[in-house]
Amino acid sequence: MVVPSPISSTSPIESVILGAEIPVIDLSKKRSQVREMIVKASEEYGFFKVINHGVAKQTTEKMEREATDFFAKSPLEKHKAGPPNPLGYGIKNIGFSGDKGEVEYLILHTNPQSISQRSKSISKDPSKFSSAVNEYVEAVRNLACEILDLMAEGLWAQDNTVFSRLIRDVDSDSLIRLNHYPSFKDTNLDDWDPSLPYHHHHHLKKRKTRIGFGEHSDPQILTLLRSNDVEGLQISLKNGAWVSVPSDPSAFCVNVGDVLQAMTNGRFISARHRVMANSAKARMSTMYFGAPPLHAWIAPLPELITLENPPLYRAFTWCEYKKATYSLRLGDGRLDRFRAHDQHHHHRHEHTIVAA
Ligand SMILES: C=C1C[C@]23C[C@@]1(O)CC[C@H]2[C@@]12CC[C@H](O)[C@@](C)(C(=O)O1)[C@H]2[C@@H]3C(=O)O
Ligand SMILES: O=C(O)CCC(=O)C(=O)O
Ligand SMILES: [Fe+2]
Repeated sequence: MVVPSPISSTSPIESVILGAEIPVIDLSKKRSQVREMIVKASEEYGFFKVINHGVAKQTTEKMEREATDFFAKSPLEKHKAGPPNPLGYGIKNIGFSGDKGEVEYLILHTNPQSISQRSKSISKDPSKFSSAVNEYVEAVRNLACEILDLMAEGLWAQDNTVFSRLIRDVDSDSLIRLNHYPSFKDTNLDDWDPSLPYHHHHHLKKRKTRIGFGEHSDPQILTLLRSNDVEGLQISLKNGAWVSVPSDPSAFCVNVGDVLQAMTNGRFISARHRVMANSAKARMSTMYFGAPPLHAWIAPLPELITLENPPLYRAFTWCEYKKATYSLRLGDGRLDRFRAHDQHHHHRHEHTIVAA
């Protein structure tokens, strides 16, 4: 099922595609159909929206209330949960390589001990905060595993849990990220001069269109994103056009990460995306980044390797990939550094054996 996204305004960088389509997958439909749609969407976009996903509304609402309470605190209070190392509270600065965005955020590890420890500097009621996050993590992890099992089935992998077991592992390095993009009004009041005619404001507003979170792909296996009713998320298509994703608080956006692109030997694409922060209302989003344990080995699935499709990527550990990620800029294509270099040679060699 595919629905058109609404016509979007012009972004400062490139024009956003008009009436583009984003796949919406109803998880309550027949399993055989669902897995086919998921595979197709992951190959074409690396991105899709899921509805009837089974995550209780009260679980997401409880999480969002905690996030709202935290971001409403004074800067002094919030800084007690920072600086992001990379876990913790951060504002404007993203990562360690000089990237910036119109965003403040909280990054947490999904490990319950880590959440419990961190919550002391985040909330006046740490056990309430911890339990809201733990409940949310459990729900989204289950949803992510369900989607990963459907992907494995759809790819005819020998073991349907080949992806999900990485994020089910107690040592999984999965993260929760809460992002808060202040409203355009809040941060740009000074730019509005009521003595100037409307078209001037219009121009000003366009010029002031801001990047909330710059273009990038997510390094992990799979991302589940949920936001309030404020849009801003855009995804990049294979042809380079940007598509605005309409906001839908009741749905989850699913994003293929770099690790899943590597494990599927490039069949699934890790979607490039960004967030524009131009709304009159503040955007709040919650991401679950499903990641492998640090010492897990990542390599293309043998089932997806053939003579025509030799391995595109070399084997690497998540630890190694994560290190590379943090040494690079937000928008850098890090997976390129893990390409198998002897592709051509390997291919010829196999031909020789087959022919012998
Ligand atoms: C600039 C950076 C921030 C980031 C680590 C990096 O060096 C490059 C990838 C960024 C990213 C994007 C997806 C997630 O939001 C994130 C937590 C991740 O795993 O990779 C962030 C990193 C971050 O903000 O710490
Ligand atoms: O805040 C959002 O909606 C998306 C942010 C994002 O892509 C990220 O944190 O990796
Ligand atoms: Fe992202």
